[in-house]
Amino acid sequence: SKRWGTWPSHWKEVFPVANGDRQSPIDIKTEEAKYDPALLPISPNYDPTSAKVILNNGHSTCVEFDDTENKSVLRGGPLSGSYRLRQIHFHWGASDDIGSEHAVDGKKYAAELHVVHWNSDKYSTFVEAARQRDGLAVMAVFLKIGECNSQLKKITDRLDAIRAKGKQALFTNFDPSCLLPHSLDYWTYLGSLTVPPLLESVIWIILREPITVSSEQIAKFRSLLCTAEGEAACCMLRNYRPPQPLKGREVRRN
Ligand SMILES: CN[C@H]1CN(c2cccc(OC)c2)S(=O)(=O)c2sc(S(N)(=O)=O)cc21
Ligand SMILES: [Zn+2]
Repeated sequence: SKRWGTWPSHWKEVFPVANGDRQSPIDIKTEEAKYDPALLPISPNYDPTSAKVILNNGHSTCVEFDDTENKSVLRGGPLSGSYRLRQIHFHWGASDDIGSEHAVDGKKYAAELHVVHWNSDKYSTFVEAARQRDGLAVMAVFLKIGECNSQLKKITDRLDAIRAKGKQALFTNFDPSCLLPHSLDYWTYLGSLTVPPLLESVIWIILREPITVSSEQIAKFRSLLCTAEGEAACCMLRNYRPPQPLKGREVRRN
């Protein structure tokens, strides 16, 4: 919808980095992904009391975590050191056949979960880390349509309380590991934020196994508004950026 800030195609005018050499998302060509025996298993360790609020920021629904200390961190995988959990959010489309940001051999999933972390070993704040080439680590999980997901229900059941842009509600005692698939096998590549300011500071860790959610649960995301209370209501029908040029980057897999 027009209200999602500006259209992705116009971002190049405002954010020149949108034309950069390590933009995200990408279409993952599975045959070209290179197996790397040096890649460790990823090791998420989240404390459920880190969860603080669930909010509608006008272009997605986010759960924000207390990142003032190393209570919830991601280690291993392609990462050196520990990356502190900052927030999770989702991307979806106007129908179930599209919605994910990354694609796999041209296939798009109905939605995509992003678990955002920052390198608290090397940098003292999130904003400083977000400007560094190894500052952020985002773990992506694909959502495919099937049975209702009882864990995702903890989030979709709260969306009525945050329908309008700017609304937030208390949301604690939540460990985002409950939204991860059985297998933590992954692809990894160097990329960027997929929303403005599109900073090229993200080590992407894309889980190869999707989780299953129901069509009704994704429909609840679409009923969120990208407008504030009192403004003409506009539904948040889609919020995914299309795949960007790989520009010679390598995608590795464990
Ligand atoms: C959910 N909207 C974003 C919120 N954040 C944000 C917003 C503005 C500036 C900024 O950097 C200084 C960070 S964020 O870093 O938590 C991320 S990461 C991310 S994605 N899709 O690339 O994984 C989207 C967002
Ligand atoms: Zn995202």
